[in-house]
Amino acid sequence: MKTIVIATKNAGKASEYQKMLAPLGIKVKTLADFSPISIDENGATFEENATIKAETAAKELRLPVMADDSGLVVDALNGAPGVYSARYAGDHDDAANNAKLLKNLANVPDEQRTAHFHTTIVGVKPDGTKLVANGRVDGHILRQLTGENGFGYDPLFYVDELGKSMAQLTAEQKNQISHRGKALRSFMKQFNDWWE
Ligand SMILES: O=c1nc[nH]c2c1ncn2[C@H]1C[C@H](O)[C@@H](COP(=O)(O)OP(=O)(O)OP(=O)(O)O)O1
Ligand SMILES: [Mg+2]
Repeated sequence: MKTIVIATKNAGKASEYQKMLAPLGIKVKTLADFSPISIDENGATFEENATIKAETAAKELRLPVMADDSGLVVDALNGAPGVYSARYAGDHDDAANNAKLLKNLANVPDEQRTAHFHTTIVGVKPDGTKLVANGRVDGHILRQLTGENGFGYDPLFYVDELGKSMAQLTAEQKNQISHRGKALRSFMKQFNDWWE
């Protein structure tokens, strides 16, 4: 069985990768399985941040590493919170982030509440060989928290194609349509060439 390291500290992301990669015979390790590494996500784009995470971890661990940088892009907010999604209202506080999003969209009418989730996955090998893949899913921002599953902004994200909030989907349903699922399927198409 292959093992791949995903340079993430986010348990929600880790669980989604584990569920999607297990059927392919790939076991997932995360940063939680190693001694702490300091990573400064100071890039201006999703790809820059994913590259920083993957390169830092690959260098430190001397292993091939994948990293995921993702976020919510809201049209009425000119793309915010975007690359700042994790620290929109505070450091990794999902409840505070969601409350700030609702407040900033309070006066925005339904038809203007369009948004998408974006994921960039970057794979980096210790020799520096890099592989990049992207995914997105389109939707609307709801007016109240809806659903119990998932993490982050999921309870406020209405998935247009399913007519449900992201947090009302099972993990399997989310992986089928999500930004992360799409990015990972695109990544896996090129995985063998990158890995070998
Ligand atoms: O499927 C998702 N469903 C809901 N919210 C999501 C999702 N995907 C990203 N998000 C939001 C919340 C997260 O806090 C931020 C990502 O920030 P991002 O830096 O990529 O991840 P993170 O800091 O939580 O973990 P890490 O950098 O260790 O991988 O965007
Ligand atoms: Mg982060």
